[in-house]
Amino acid sequence: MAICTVSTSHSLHSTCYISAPTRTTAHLGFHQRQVIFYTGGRRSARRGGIVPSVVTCAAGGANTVVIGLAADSGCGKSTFMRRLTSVFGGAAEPPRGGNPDSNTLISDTTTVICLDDYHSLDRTGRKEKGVTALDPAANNFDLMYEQVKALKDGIAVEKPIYNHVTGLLDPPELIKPPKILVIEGLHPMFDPRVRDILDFSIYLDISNEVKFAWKIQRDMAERGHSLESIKASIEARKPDFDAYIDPQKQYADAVIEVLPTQLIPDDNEGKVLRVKLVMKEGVKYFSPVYLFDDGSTISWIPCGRKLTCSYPGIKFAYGPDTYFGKEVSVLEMDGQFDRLDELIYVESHLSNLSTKFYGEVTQQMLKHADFPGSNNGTGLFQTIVGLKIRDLYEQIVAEKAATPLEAAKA
Ligand SMILES: Nc1ncnc2c1ncn2[C@@H]1O[C@H](COP(=O)(O)OP(=O)(O)OP(=O)(O)O)[C@@H](O)[C@H]1O
Ligand SMILES: O=C(CO)[C@H](O)[C@H](O)COP(=O)(O)O
Repeated sequence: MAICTVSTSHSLHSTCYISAPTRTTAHLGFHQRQVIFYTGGRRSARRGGIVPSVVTCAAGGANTVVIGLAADSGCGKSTFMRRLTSVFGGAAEPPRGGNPDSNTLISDTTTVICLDDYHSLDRTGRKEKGVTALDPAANNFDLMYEQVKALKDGIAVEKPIYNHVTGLLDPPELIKPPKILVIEGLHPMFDPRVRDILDFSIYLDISNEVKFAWKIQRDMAERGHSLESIKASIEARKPDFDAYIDPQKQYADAVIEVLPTQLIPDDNEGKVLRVKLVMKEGVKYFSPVYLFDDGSTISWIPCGRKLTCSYPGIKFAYGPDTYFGKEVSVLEMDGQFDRLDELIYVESHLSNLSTKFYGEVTQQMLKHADFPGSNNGTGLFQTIVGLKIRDLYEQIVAEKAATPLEAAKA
């Protein structure tokens, strides 16, 4: 018989006030029960109070694999998410019939939630208190922990929504436990309680020069911001970025570092990128990718008969290193591809990719050739990390399936 515990908290929004007795219901599957409890908060209470919610929980302990993706705003999290969900197949969409400004994306296998939804202060509140969204004081980590833990344990939650259009905290949305939960945003590895329940974590480390170029391109073209206001916003966020966001990279199992190229002396255009994939050794269910020979130090210029390269060319590097005192393997690509179909040549020299067939990396990259970064190491390494996450998920599922069998044998 399943035992479900619904934790309650008394945060400002989406608070569970009362937990009612449990009851089993016929329409639920074997080993599932339904718990009726009541949520309400500042907003719903103002509108007349307590809102009943239904939470379904599954028996047998942890079901959901939880992945954390940390990065500053405008650093490619959404693009990465699109590549990741594509590896699992099916389209990722906002919850059907829900808030049109929801930040959540749901596909058959994955649910991606944006941690901006745990802002405890809305835009006006932050302005009044003089804090940025990066400041822990503007975020509700207790609720984040409770809800991510509940989802990992197979319990649905009523997650708040931060509305980026209005800058307000909207009424919550129901999130059911998926097979894979991705928590993406500013602080997935900030709170030790949340960090400890992640099955795998990734940090997108975009150097200041590149971040600036991307933000200008997007915020000027798509959001109508002026160059001055973009510069001012980056400067205003920098101290909090350095204090609260950047330090999380030491906890990541994989870091994708994006730097200016070294192939063009004193490059200031920022179009050609040097990208490093830093992969921690000894992480359960994750074995790093390598180039030619596991553990050797390699420098490789693939341009020539099999790979078309225009100026400034392409250079790969691979080798062991240390990162925040931990042993890592680092794969690096500087430059960009001229012809994406020729990527198969590079793919055939990489090992431990966790592909299901020869050429799967190239196929994924060609499928999303229009995504930003598809001609360089950002797209390549995001795709590789996506495949490694699929592999990690499959290993966890296989291990769980084998466990009762092993226990019965003993
Ligand atoms: N690999 C890349 N190469 C070039 N430009 C990129 C790359 N990734 C992202 N960008 C640029 O950065 C912008 C932001 O990307 P994206 O929306 O994926 O970031 P985000 O971290 O989800 O942003 P936010 O948190 O602000 O929603 C894109 O519009 C694009 O211009
Ligand atoms: O750093 C951010 C994460 O995306 C945003 O700036 C933060 O969520 C605040 O959002 P907005 O600018 O819409 O008020």
